[in-house]
Amino acid sequence: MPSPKAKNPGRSGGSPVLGSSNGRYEFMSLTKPLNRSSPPHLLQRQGSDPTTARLRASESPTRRRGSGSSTGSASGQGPPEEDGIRLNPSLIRVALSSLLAIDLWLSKQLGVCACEDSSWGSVRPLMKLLEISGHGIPWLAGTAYCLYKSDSAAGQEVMLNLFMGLLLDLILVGIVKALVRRRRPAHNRMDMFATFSVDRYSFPSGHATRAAMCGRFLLAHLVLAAPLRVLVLLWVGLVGLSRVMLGRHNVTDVVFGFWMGYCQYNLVEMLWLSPQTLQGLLGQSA
Ligand SMILES: CC(C)=CCC/C(C)=C/COP(=O)(O)O
Repeated sequence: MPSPKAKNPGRSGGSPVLGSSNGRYEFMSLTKPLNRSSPPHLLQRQGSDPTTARLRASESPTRRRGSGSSTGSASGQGPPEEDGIRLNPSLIRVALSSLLAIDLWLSKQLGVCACEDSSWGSVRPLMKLLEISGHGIPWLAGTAYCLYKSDSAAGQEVMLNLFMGLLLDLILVGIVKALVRRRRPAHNRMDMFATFSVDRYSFPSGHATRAAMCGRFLLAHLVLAAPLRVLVLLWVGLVGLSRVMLGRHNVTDVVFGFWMGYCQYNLVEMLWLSPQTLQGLLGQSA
């Protein structure tokens, strides 16, 4: 018995769909056009299939007119290609809007410290403490202080690179926030201290990017005992969770923020300023 592939030579790729004609099943591609050598019964099936018919009905009149005939595939401009192009983006759109709906619903459920009279309002001060612990100002000020106080070249090098990483984080998060412009959740009370104008937007969470980047930085460059390493990881996670519990962010803002911060650390490593690089830079400017 011939294999289903052998029935329709010259085509590959795309998702296989079983089509039946005279009780026999064939493989058809949803994404590739049928070529001229397609068996006539397959071409006929495109017109009779209810899904295809529905999709074709939603075609714009211009495109319908442009195809020249109702069985456009016969002229080489087959609907299967159009269907493939139309179907996939709409599937992606449906998937994205479902994800967005779940995100909004989950974020609202988790925003239990959004104000004092929320269900977990009594935990709000603790969440705000976590917010301060991940804010840019204490991190920049603390790093600058350690850089100033450090009397070893190695310590200065590490602190200088952490400082550069923090600045890079502020710039990159600012750029993404300005491009995406996603509003903060409606239940958020905008009572954060020391913010930039882009901080009225929520995607991504600047606290999450900073926590992820600094967490990786501390684990890689400070010799820490195991319990302290666990504490660093716990702090990163709690900073992220507190953003959603305070109602500052949606879950996806924090998840993306963690990923972005993780990648930013790789960038810091790539752009690492060694004493030699610094000397070179200072020598050039002098
Ligand atoms: C003023 C400085 C130096 C930093 C601003 C830090 C800040 C308030 C970021 C916003 O974080 P979220 O996006 O997580 O709300």
